[in-house]
Amino acid sequence: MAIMETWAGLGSALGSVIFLYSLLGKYFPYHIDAYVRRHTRRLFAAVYPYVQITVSEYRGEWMKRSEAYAAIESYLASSCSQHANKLKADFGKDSTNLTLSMDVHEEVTDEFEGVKLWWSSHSTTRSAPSPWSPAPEERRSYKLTFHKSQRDLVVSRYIDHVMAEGKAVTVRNRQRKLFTNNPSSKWDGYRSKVWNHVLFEHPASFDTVAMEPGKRKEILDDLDTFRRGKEYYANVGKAWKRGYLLYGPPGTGKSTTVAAMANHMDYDIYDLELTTVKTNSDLRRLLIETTSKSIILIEDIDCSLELTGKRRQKSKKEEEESEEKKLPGEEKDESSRVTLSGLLNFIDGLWSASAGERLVVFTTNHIEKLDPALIRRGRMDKHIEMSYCSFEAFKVLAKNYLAISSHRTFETIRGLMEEVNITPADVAENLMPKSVDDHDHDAETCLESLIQALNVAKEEAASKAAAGEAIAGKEDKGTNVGESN
Ligand SMILES: Nc1ncnc2c1ncn2[C@@H]1O[C@H](COP(=O)(O)OP(=O)(O)OP(=O)(O)O)[C@@H](O)[C@H]1O
Ligand SMILES: [Mg+2]
Repeated sequence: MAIMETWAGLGSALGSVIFLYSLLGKYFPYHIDAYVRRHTRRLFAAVYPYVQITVSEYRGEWMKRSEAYAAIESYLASSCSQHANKLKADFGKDSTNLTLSMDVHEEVTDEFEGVKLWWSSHSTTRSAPSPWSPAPEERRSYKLTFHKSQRDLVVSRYIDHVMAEGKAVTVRNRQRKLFTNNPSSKWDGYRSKVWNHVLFEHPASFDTVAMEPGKRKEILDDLDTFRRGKEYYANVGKAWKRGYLLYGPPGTGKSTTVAAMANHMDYDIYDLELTTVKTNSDLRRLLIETTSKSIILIEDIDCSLELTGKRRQKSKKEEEESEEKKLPGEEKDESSRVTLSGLLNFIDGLWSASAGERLVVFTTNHIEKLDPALIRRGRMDKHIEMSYCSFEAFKVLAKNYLAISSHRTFETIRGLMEEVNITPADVAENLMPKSVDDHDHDAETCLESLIQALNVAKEEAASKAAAGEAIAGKEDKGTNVGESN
């Protein structure tokens, strides 16, 4: 930084000369004055041959945190922090790994392809913009200073290098997060938090999710292709996103699969609870605040909203009735509410404008209830059925829970599983120890209890079928009687 300081000194000396001249300038004839002024400017440019670039922390609409700022922060923390005297400490996962970053008003030197560049960090505090604002605003920024002869190098290569390296460091160090949205009603002010987060530490992986090996491979291949597809998506002019729809009965592992997907991809999860989002513009704001490399998850989409019902044309009578029920002053049209078309517009439109990889995952227990517009290919690119536990899936669970890959009871279990439906959740339940001091917990007991559960389910199914037949028989008879009359 010594060179910078020398230049700064020179700059201020020059400043004094210019100030003196401006005092005495009125005593010089006009043409001399103009000449001197022109040349001082040139001289100043010649003796202060540096260019500065400033990157602020917040920018644009909704004061979104600048990704460039975050990348520079990580880059400087990893590449240059050893040269800085004042550092800021952040404790990472489990308060074990400490990350150091540059404190405000600190300067560091970086070197790139043999060229020296200087970074400094700044902070200005503005008094609260309005009396009801909670606190004065702090505006942080980084300033990059370099010699003007290096402008091309900086613009064409160095900035890209900083961004790429910074993002890579962020991914390496980051603790993944599970975000949940705050209800719209709790937002106050334009900088309020719309998402809350906790650390995402779900242990699920594709090795532990019980599913057909073929299906597992298909999903993994699809995810890996997506991850490598940046250029492909850019070439075909599509936003880098992919939609998944996981459907199936409760307890078949939909939520577990989403966690495994997040772990496989190293993504954050944004668990979007649509019922607490009031309007389409609130939804838009929530989605804008999501970062790249994330899964946007909407669970139980059929229950989240009357998404299907909204499109159904209300009969005239129904409409009149609902108008009557409204209180005076209550909004007449529902156009401001979150709607299916609003949701579809965001899925299609929003991310085409912003770069970055995102998976959109919907889960449902009732695929048949969903509007076909919501799940057509292109929106939901991949439909994955999560079904009852097959024997192959059971083997995965037996391996995870009991650490066995074969047992004399396996054949019986295979036979029973072909006859009755049991969810992986129920299988897992049977394979777990029943209490902390369950000393007899061993493979044998667990498998026996599973067989028992399967037998009970089989009996239930049989008695249900018998009852069903009896009712059907009665109805048949009824019809017959009716017909004969
Ligand atoms: N395929 C599976 N592989 C491994 N474990 C499973 C699987 N399916 C269910 N489980 C176990 O059962 C529990 C419930 O599963 P999960 O929450 O993933 O089901 P779900 O399909 O999301 O159900 P819901 O429709 O009720 O939300 C999990 O804690 C998990 O341990
Ligand atoms: Mg679930």
